[in-house]
Amino acid sequence: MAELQPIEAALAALLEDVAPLPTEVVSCSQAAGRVLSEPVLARLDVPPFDNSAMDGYALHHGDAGQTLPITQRVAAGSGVQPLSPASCARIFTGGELPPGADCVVMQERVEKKDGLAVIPADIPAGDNVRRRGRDVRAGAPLLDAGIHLDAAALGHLAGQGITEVAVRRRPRVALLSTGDEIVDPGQPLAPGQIYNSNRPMLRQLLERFGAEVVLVASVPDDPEGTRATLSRAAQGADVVVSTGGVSVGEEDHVRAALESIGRLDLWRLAIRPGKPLALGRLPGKGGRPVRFVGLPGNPVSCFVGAWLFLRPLMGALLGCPALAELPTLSARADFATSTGPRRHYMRVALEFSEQGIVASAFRDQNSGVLSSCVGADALAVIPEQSHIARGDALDCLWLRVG
Ligand SMILES: Nc1nc2c(c(=O)[nH]1)N[C@H]1C(S)=C(S)[C@@H](COP(=O)(O)OP(=O)(O)OC[C@H]3O[C@@H](n4cnc5c(N)ncnc54)[C@H](O)[C@@H]3O)O[C@H]1N2
Ligand code: MOO
Repeated sequence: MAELQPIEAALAALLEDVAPLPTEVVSCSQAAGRVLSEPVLARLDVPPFDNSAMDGYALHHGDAGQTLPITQRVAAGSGVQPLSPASCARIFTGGELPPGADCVVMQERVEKKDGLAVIPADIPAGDNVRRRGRDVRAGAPLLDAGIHLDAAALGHLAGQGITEVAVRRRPRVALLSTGDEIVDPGQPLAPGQIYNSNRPMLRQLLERFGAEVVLVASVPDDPEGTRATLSRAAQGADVVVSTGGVSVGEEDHVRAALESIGRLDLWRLAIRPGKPLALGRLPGKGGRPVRFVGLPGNPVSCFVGAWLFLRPLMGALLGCPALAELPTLSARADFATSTGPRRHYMRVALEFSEQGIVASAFRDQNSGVLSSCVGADALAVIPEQSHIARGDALDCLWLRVG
């Protein structure tokens, strides 16, 4: 029986020689959640002209403290004239500053008298003015390659009038379920059967990690059927993920199939849950090696395995460092626990309080108990051969994307 491998060795084996996928150009309206493959430079200054940050009056700061005629009205989007000397302009938020004006007084501070504006004294130059190029300078870097196009990034692109961007092609994933006892929701359950929890859970996680699930299939519990399904799945995919069938039982055919048609890189990890996880490669189209991740069947092992392995793999394929690394934070345990030779990834809820962050463990941490993942905020990492007392500091892998 193979020795239990450390997770670091497994990640190194999984990510060895993984290169980012090719680029494709997509419309910005379709680019949400995609990963930028090339840096974007700013085309325009933002804002493109000096403008008012307030509804009020624009003037030259040297005229502050005087009562001034109002010689023009500037709404956002309207044209401007040079400001007549010793006068002010009625101006609204976003309105272009007239040449000759260098500050804006908000209207609450201005009294109107006989159609003139009584301006308070000591208004510094630049007050309430949003300078041209304050946010972005034309030609400067706007967005770096490898970032996730989130809401703010999409807004930033639109602010430049940009309509298309170069992004990484989504990793194509084939998602296989093993187990003759596994039935899709919507079908009746025969005795001994259970519904397929792993498929929708992994599909959603993979999509959150930026992948496109191009095939879902069930693998028959026999050696020939397993080899045929794995082979077929590798043809149209960058990654094949399977669930179940990687342990030592007589019905566990995945590892043997992998060894016969592809290559087993590593099997059995010193982690809990997820011990029988298998990593390897399958021959894809034209013999191209396709990564294979064989997750154990227990739903919690799949959930944890997806965060620990599928997320970094998608991050590497997408050239996205923020996805490749799970954000870590430190929290105080509100429980006690001990580990043996396997590092334990406990599902915890986090409470952010004035005293710091507190991690509460879900009551039943068995790898078949999926309710321990519902609403989990983080995986608390309990090192192998350790004892954790209530109040000890824990490293927690935060289950959030972006
Ligand atoms: N003699 C040993 N038995 C087991 C060992 C061991 O070291 N020696 N390891 C145990 C551990 S730890 C795990 S984890 C499981 C994983 O085994 P498999 O990957 O072969 O998974 P299966 O046996 O196919 O399934 C395990 C469990 O999960 C249920 N399952 C499978 N697929 C789904 C699905 N899509 N949705 C919901 N539930 C699913 C399946 O019915 C089983 O109950 O092996 C232990 N055994
Ligand atoms: O390694 Mo298994 O995933 O604990 O049940």
